[in-house]
Amino acid sequence: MIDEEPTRREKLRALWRVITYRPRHGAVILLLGMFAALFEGIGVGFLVPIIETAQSGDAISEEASGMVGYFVRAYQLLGLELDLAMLIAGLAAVMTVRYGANFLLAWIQASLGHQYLYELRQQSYEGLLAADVSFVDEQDGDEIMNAIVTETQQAAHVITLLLEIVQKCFFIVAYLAVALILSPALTIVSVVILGTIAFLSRFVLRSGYEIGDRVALANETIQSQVNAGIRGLREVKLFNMTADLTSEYRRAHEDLVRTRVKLQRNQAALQNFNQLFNALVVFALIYVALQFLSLSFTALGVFLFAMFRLSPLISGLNNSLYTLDGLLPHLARTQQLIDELDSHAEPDGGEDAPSPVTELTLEDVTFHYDGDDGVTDITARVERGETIALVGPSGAGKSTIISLMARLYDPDEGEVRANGVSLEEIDLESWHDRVTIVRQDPFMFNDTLRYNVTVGNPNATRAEIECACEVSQVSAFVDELPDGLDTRLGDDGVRLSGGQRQRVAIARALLKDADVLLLDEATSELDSPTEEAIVSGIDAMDREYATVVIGHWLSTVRGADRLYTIVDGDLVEAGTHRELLDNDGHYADLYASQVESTTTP
Ligand SMILES: Nc1ncnc2c1ncn2[C@@H]1O[C@H](COP(=O)(O)OP(=O)(O)OP(=O)(O)O)[C@@H](O)[C@H]1O
Repeated sequence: MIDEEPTRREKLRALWRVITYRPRHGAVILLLGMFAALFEGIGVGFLVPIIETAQSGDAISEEASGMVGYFVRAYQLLGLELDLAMLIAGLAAVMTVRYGANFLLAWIQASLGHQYLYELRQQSYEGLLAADVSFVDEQDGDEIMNAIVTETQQAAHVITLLLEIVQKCFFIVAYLAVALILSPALTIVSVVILGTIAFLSRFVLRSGYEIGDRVALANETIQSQVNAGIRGLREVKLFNMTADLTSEYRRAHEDLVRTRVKLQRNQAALQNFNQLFNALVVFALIYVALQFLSLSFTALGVFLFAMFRLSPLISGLNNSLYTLDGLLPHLARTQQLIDELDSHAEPDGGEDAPSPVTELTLEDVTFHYDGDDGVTDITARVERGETIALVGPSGAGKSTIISLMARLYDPDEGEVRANGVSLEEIDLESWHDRVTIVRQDPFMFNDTLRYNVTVGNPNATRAEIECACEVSQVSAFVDELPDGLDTRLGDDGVRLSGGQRQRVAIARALLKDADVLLLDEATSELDSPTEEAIVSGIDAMDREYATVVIGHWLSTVRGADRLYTIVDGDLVEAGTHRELLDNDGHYADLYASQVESTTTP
């Protein structure tokens, strides 16, 4: 999804979005930056009348011209005496304003940078949760995780860096203005030489963008290896994958280290060699000024001071531009991710779901995943109080049908209807309130058992929780847990067995106030007595569900009101257990093979 290298246009668009983020804050920062630079320039300019007054011991003539002339006129305008004490007081006042502005600037800048990071993370995370499931399924999870957690952090640096660049430009202008007033000819010569050095040095180094891109990819690999280490720890150990994973992890890290060092080495080279060349240029300028120009020592001293301050600013600007280049892939990737997720947002709005749902139908429904797998032309129905079962070989499309009923996907053709209303006309959240699902491998949140059971109904009463735990047979093991319902289950319920996780998922589903109960191999890891206890517990509840069951073992679904046999995405037969056996088709074959396998010693 976010593999392709962003085009120049995308990069510029990404930058534009940063520039237009909180324009009012941006404007305040720019104004403060200009203010700080202006006062810095005035502060440096102050050195000229101060040194001259200190040297001569006399008051400055009112006829003075050039830099000193500006101060004479400014002091006259303010009605102030132009002596050494007042000049130093003036310098102190200017510096107070300059550093005060700088402090405010740093404060607002930090807050803007952090808010931008928060906003990027929020947008991408909300986009992920709002995106349609089929789109997210097709993506690389590690890539999404890396984009949200790591890439956003790098991307958010762009905003602070841009502000730094603008401020550096203001300061460069301020110093150049001082230098220009002191000696226009020397300034032009220095700008041409310093600018050329800065420009040329950019070409000597490998593109910061390219390096930044490699950092992003290395980060992604590291995240993916860590994820495999945590989530797949058992497989990693049992399949002796430790060495492979470690070496892949090491390789990605080495790449990261190498690339980061290269990036910082290039930055340091830019900074230091620029400064060295700039210093050499300034020495040459001293020679030229002394030999060929009639500059006073004071003017020359202040000019050189301005040049020495200017030089690190130019190399810093160069460095910042190089770093910006390296951060652009992160920004562009993050914005691509946000856009992609936004463009695949689930539909919003629609009418409220009927309540209660008395009938759910699939009418000639066809749905295909990105490849060609899926289901074709399925027509089925389930009414309130009924149980239907979907049977068929592995990979036939049974779970896909359940996902279509839950509206995790929308059909490519045909309709899924609740009480005759197409699900596409119903508000999605409102539909999800009416449906409850237990999947074969349910996800457990890294929280307490109570949290996991009540996620669909956080306000459930104690009696309701106890009832759901009783029916789902959670109560059979809850007392063995160290803190009962308040035991933390660990990452993805690592403290529970497969069967216990399924029971928690059933309790969670039953606690929700829903009308349609979808059980996708919900009891596949339970022993028969536990499974039977759960089924009869659900039957005895005073809630009437329209129930859809997928059961691997046909013995668990033979009592259903209707069975639908799915083969290769097609509905091949429908009827009761008896009718399908009499039909002597796929179901009869499946049933016969299972009976045989359980009776063969
Ligand atoms: N998210 C997905 N993206 C792409 N293809 C998928 C996805 N989910 C399932 N498929 C494919 O669609 C087909 C139907 O899968 P489905 O899970 O619906 O079958 P099933 O009958 O429930 O199988 P099982 O009994 O093994 O759970 C399979 O070929 C599967 O590989």
